[in-house]
Amino acid sequence: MPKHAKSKARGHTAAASGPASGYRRTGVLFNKDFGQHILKNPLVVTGIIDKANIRSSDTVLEIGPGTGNLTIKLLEKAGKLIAYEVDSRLADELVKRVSKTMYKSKLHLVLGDAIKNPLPAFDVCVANMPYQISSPFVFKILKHRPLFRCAVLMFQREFALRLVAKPGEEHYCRLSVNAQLLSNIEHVMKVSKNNFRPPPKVESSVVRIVPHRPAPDVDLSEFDGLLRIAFERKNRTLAAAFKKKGVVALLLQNFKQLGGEPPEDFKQFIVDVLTESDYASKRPQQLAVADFLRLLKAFNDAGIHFRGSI
Ligand SMILES: C[S@@+](CC[C@H](N)C(=O)[O-])C[C@H]1O[C@@H](n2cnc3c(N)ncnc32)[C@H](O)[C@@H]1O
Repeated sequence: MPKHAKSKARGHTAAASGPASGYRRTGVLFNKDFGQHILKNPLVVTGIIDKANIRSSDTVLEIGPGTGNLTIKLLEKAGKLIAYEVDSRLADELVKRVSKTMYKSKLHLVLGDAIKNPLPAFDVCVANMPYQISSPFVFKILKHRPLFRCAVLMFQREFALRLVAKPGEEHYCRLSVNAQLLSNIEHVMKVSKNNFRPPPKVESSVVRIVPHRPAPDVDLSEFDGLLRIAFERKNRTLAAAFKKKGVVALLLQNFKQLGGEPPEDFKQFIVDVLTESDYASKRPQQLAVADFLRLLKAFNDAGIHFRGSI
């Protein structure tokens, strides 16, 4: 059994081991602060694994193996499994469980936080996610290089619906656009609360994420800066959103910092870019990823850049 990778040499921070709270199973108290909701339905486990199409040569990344219900099945399929677990008590349980199987040499368990620590190269990622790290984790893997083949992840239902939402749909938002800029995302299945122990307060869903290849050639922080302004209020037209005092001031400051000589009526200059590109009277929910890319290019061509926050 590979040792827990605790070493500072690999840049890993110390993992938390308590305080324990909540729900007891096999001597371990589940800690709600770490989003510990164990997947107890084997049919859901099989559904997730099938969707990941794991090959015997694959390196699989799992976040939060917990007591190992998914892990054991992943080990059967993968060439190698790298699992990050933040709670040393669950890591110990997992080591005990896996050491009784023929797959123990395939497991590389990292005791540490999946957000704070660097990730290895991997082909496929599978996880019943701790929901509190959903957003940072999705963007961490989508920006990770080399690109992976696919990720099959369980999220809170609301978050999953926002990831997959298309223009005009209720859940379409900044998260949808940022995630779909970088990947294709498909809703795989709904999973109700009673499939977990202890049951979470919210419903869950599994999604499958396939990164776009090649990755789009765009400054992600500028793209997100534009979306922050556009989506600040969903029902407002883009002209109204970009005419706000704080927005005009920020864009003017960026313009000057980049050495531009600003036109006298800078607010009108911004509105002109929106009007000329035909987006002034549109609302953010109507625009697809390609529209936002086009709008960003129109702004950038006019010397307007999105840096800093309003
Ligand atoms: C929803 S449980 C999933 C447990 C197990 N995979 C299952 O499906 O039964 C989430 C797991 O993630 C772990 N966890 C929470 N935050 C984490 C983090 N930042 N990095 C790594 N693991 C984390 C928890 O300790 C827990 O084991």
